[in-house]
Amino acid sequence: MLNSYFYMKEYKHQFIEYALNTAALQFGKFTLKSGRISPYFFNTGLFNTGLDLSFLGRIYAAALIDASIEFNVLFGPAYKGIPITITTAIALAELYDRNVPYCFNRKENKNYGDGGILVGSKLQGKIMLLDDVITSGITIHESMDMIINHQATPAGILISLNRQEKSCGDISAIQAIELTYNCQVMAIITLKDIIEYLALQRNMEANLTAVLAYQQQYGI
Ligand SMILES: O=P(O)(O)OC[C@H]1O[C@H](OP(=O)(O)OP(=O)(O)O)[C@H](O)[C@@H]1O
Ligand SMILES: O=C(O)c1cc(=O)[nH]c(=O)[nH]1
Repeated sequence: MLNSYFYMKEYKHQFIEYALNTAALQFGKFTLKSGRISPYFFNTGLFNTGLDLSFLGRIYAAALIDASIEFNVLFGPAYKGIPITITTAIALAELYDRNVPYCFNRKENKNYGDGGILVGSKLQGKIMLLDDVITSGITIHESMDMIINHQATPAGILISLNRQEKSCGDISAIQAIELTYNCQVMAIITLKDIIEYLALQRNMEANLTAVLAYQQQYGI
């Protein structure tokens, strides 16, 4: 356990600490979209200042560079995927000299001016989808429909947290997406990373116990 903590990629460790400081990662009792009661919750909406967003962009950009997956366009599903995508595009340009186009969708169709559902670059080529979490997978399925309808190809998906929990039978929504679209879902951190982190903290034993019990019940 200790070793894996020290080998945990630097940005994962930073991300957990930053998320705890901004309360984007919280421990307590939370009702999820699935109806499950979870002892932890992750909300990138609380990365809500310029500095927070800049940090988020640097972390996503580092993870994308680390993954070495080829892509031409970043796509962020409305709404929380939008700031993630924009800040990542800025970080890729400023830190890695990669000027990558980005695109996002509106939740409702616009029927005047620059009407339609998409904003930003054209959805073409290999698309890297960025969002915060995947719960049922509905948002990803809708995004994949848009990508495929534009004759573009999904290159991969990067999210903040993989909760690593069962959704459809014994597999997670993320595993179902990987099987359906034959593309990798990457995450900055996973439930396993959070557990490893908690195990090394003082005064977090109760949270660790609750998270382990949840993992026992719903984990993959
Ligand atoms: O896998 P799913 O079941 O689709 O859940 C995950 C989605 O739910 C949240 O967005 P939400 O649709 O709540 O909208 P928001 O981004 O406007 O908060 C989240 O930001 C993901 O996009
Ligand atoms: O499953 C959810 O509803 C959910 C879990 C989580 O950690 N964060 C979030 O925004 N939604």
